[in-house]
Amino acid sequence: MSTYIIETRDLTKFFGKRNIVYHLNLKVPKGVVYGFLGPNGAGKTTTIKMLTGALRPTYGEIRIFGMEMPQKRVEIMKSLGYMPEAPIAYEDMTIFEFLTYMGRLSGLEKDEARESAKELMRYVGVGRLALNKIKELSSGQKQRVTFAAALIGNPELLILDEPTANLDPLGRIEFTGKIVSLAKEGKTIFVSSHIVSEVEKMCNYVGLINQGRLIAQGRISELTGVEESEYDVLTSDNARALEFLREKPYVRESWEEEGTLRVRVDPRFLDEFFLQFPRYLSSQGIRLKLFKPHTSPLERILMEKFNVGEAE
Ligand SMILES: Nc1ncnc2c1ncn2[C@@H]1O[C@H](COP(=O)(O)OP(=O)(O)OP(=O)(O)O)[C@@H](O)[C@H]1O
Repeated sequence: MSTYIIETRDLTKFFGKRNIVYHLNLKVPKGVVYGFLGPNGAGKTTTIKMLTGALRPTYGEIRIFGMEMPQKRVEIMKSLGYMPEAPIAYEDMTIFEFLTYMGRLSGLEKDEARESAKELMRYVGVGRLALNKIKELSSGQKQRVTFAAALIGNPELLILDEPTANLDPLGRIEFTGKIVSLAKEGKTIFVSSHIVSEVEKMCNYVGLINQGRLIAQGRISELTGVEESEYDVLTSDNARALEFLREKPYVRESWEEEGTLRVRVDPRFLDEFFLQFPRYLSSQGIRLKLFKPHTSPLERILMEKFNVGEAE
């Protein structure tokens, strides 16, 4: 059980008689950005609390860096940064005091802790609020501070519970970029979310959870391997593009919807379509402005799998 950074076996949690997490077998390889994706109430936070030792499983095993959680919690936490969903408790501290204090708790010397607090405040974009009390911050600002706290000590593994929930759109884009660059440094990142587009942008691995059960898990590119057959297309001359599409026997349907062409292709002839359509456009001097599957591949998997889950 040690080829994975996080591995659980039959992880299960009951609250009273309610089964919240059921026989979860998570496998998180080193260096991936693992999106833990599921609807509200699926059991993501409960799972994360068990992974970080905040909650005891009813039964099942958890290994992080090959060590058992919660038995080896102190040792594991030295290399694990955790960003909880709930806001920070130390409401009367300033951001600077809070991050310095957290640095001290994680074993940094006083000067190191102060330096690291300053650096992290800049990194997460709250530098100018350094002397503001936590209780004076907006929920998005608090979330940035919690993210900074998770990064103290440069941990090898980050576990982030809905880290973008309170961020504005720009903050989300900025955050996604940070996750991607942290992954490039070789960190393993486990991040829960219920937003498919966000997971697609920052994760290369995914675990789908619904009603406490893991429905699918793996590298996103492998899970979504099947090619799509319905596309959104935008060109500089949609009318002529449509004329071409309507002549092709392998195009089952094509129509214009709010300025975008929708094309449904016979999946057996996708190669021809991919070859001939761009060739025709360029021969006619028509520019291709957009070409993408109509449904995002991960969304499609989610819909398929979750329907199966509900039918059981
Ligand atoms: N301490 C508790 N006692 C009883 N039930 C609980 C407790 N904590 C969570 N639950 C229930 O467990 C279920 C899963 O909750 P959890 O917070 O793990 O879901 P989640 O996937 O993180 O949802 P969200 O996306 O809304 O944060 C919910 O139905 C919730 O009501």
